[in-house]
Amino acid sequence: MLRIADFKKSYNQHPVLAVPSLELGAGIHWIKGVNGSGKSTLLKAIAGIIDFSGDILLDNVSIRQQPVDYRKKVNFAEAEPVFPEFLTGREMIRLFATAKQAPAGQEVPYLESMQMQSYLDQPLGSYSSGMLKKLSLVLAFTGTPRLILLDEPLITLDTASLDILYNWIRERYTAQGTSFLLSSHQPIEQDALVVNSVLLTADKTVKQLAG
Ligand SMILES: Nc1ncnc2c1ncn2[C@@H]1O[C@H](COP(=O)(O)OP(=O)(O)OP(=O)(O)O)[C@@H](O)[C@H]1O
Repeated sequence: MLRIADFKKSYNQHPVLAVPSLELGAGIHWIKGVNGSGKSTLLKAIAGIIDFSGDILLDNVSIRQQPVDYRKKVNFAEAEPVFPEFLTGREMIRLFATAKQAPAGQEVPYLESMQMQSYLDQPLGSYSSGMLKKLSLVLAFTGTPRLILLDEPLITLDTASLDILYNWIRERYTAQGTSFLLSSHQPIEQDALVVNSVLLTADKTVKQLAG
């Protein structure tokens, strides 16, 4: 599903991450690593929103050779999402649904399960961090991506919302075969999600772990 080759990323000539080779099959994958180990950097590179050297392929589509086709296959939710404050949640969802050519009404079950309807028409500047996080997750599930990247999906979510998110992930993977790459400091419930793990180590390289 995902193949990374000769990946290197530096900020201001300072190397922060190197991934000589990594292959992940279809599934739910969890990136582990301490603060600063490069989790967000790796996810942003896979999302196609930061530059890097090397190549990343999704279902054999290369971000270098076919950048538009590649980006259609991947959705990304940032760790701490920032949206235009003057738009409402509903407008933001409409924007994403159009851009991602989402099936009509796709967002409804997501909004209902997280009980978001009551504030959907309020401007995003009035949202709490948890409300913004839920919106960013709904947006990440919009359309029909092959891979959904969720950077720190657990932060700012309450326990009930966390269980709902686990259900979304499980259902999407089972029903549509959508793969997931999640990053977290907290252990993800092994019972709730069958996950494979990738560890970003202190020497700025990666190791694949079982379970
Ligand atoms: N825009 C940037 N400019 C310069 N350095 C950066 C930038 N973004 C990240 N870094 C550096 O790259 C390294 C990896 O950061 P990254 O945010 O990817 O780690 P992380 O594992 O996601 O961390 P955290 O768990 O704290 O979110 C860190 O040393 C960080 O200081």
